[in-house]
Amino acid sequence: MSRVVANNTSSPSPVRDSVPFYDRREVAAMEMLQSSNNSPTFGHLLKCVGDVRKEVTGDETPVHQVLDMTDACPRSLPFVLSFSHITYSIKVRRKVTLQNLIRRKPATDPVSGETLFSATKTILNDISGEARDGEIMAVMGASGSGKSTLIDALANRMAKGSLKGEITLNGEQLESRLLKVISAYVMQDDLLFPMLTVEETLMFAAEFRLPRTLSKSKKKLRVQALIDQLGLRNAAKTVIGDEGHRGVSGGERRRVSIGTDIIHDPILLFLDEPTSGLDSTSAYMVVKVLQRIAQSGSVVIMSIHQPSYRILGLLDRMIFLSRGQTVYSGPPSNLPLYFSDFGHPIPDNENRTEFALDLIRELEGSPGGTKSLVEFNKSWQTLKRGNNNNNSESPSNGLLAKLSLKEAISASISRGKLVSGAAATANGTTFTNPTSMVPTFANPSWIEMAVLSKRSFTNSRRMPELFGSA
Ligand SMILES: Nc1ncnc2c1ncn2[C@@H]1O[C@H](COP(=O)(O)OP(=O)(O)OP(=O)(O)O)[C@@H](O)[C@H]1O
Repeated sequence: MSRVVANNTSSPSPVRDSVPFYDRREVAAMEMLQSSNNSPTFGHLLKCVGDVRKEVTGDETPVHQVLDMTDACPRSLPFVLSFSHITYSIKVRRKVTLQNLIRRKPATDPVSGETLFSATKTILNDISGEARDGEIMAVMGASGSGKSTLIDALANRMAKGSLKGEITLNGEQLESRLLKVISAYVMQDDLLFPMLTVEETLMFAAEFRLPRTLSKSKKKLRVQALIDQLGLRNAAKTVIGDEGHRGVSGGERRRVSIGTDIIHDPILLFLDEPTSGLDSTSAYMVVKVLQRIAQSGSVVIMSIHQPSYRILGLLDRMIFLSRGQTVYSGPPSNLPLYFSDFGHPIPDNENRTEFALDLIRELEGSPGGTKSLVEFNKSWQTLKRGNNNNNSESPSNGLLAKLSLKEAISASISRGKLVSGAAATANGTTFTNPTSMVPTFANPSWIEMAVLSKRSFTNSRRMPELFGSA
């Protein structure tokens, strides 16, 4: 298996050269493929990525190669995560009052009555949308609107029972084991060891999550590439730190945290409030890194409270939630037209998202709630869909239709995605189930234990106060 990356001639660093960076020229490449009237077969696509030579190292581990962009092959395969009618409800205990006992009147929306003692609370109500590779989709809304719940639902981190709706990748249902191996979920605060440097932290993550078959030098290469991708070159040798030890800044720490979760280069990346608690510059840098990750061929979905104007410029799609319902879905650029059509034009010089959040909050406090905006969004979406159907099919959609999910993932693995455990040899068209190519655990448990122990020991050794000698 070889890691194939785009030939980015603007990058002088050999390390940076090994970072995949697929930009929108991919669409042009796809157009070329389509206009040639020869539909790209999977074998053809794989030939583009599979003919690269292995490094003369004697082992069979993936190598980082440069894909010549003059080649007629697309730079990455499109991935589209679609979700429709996502609804999530939970049972809540109802307060039993004398009045309830007499009238047995069910509570009103969003909590509708079920029994005298319990009610159903709808946390997500009929949410639909789409996220694509190369793009960042942001889930926004006030506190308690359901952002984290939606991210959890899409990342398959919730009990199936009460979750309704459909989630597909490239039109196919995602088996939970497959989702697990092709995705990563970044929590707000990962536990990092304070006395390890940024580089060491990422190297331990590589040893833990990347397969044993990948040589140490390849793991080091991946770490160095990631350090550049995360914009952490200047902090690479700095310890993480904590209250008692000076270390990296909050923004850098957050990027390290993201790095440990994406060491295996996942296709789908979910993040719950990756910018929370950061100053605006650090938050911008985190989202900039996420944009870079998306452009390397990943689908990035994150929740965010109040993005600054600069961050807004990095977002491709947004879903605004209000009490579990969608009140806006679309690109940031459509916000002015949307709210103007709704009868509340955004004043010039006002931050669009702040305006939207304020208006949503105002509506939530009004007697009718956000019902009018929810309905307006539905009709706006229908109108937009009608307009889109009149437009010709996009080239990436054409390619999508030609490849099954299995093929797209296999080709992605052959390009170096999912380096954790991926052992695909890209020399044929018949592939087995991608899940069988990507084991859930990259390493046997004894290796995991050894890596964890070594990490813990290194960290403790550098904390003399632990041994009473401070
Ligand atoms: N297990 C649960 N039991 C009861 N209520 C729940 C449960 N899980 C979520 N909720 C409620 O669902 C709503 C949505 O929660 P969620 O955490 O998704 O909101 P959020 O938009 O991410 O909020 P924040 O920005 O504050 O993190 C909240 O009102 C929350 O209290």
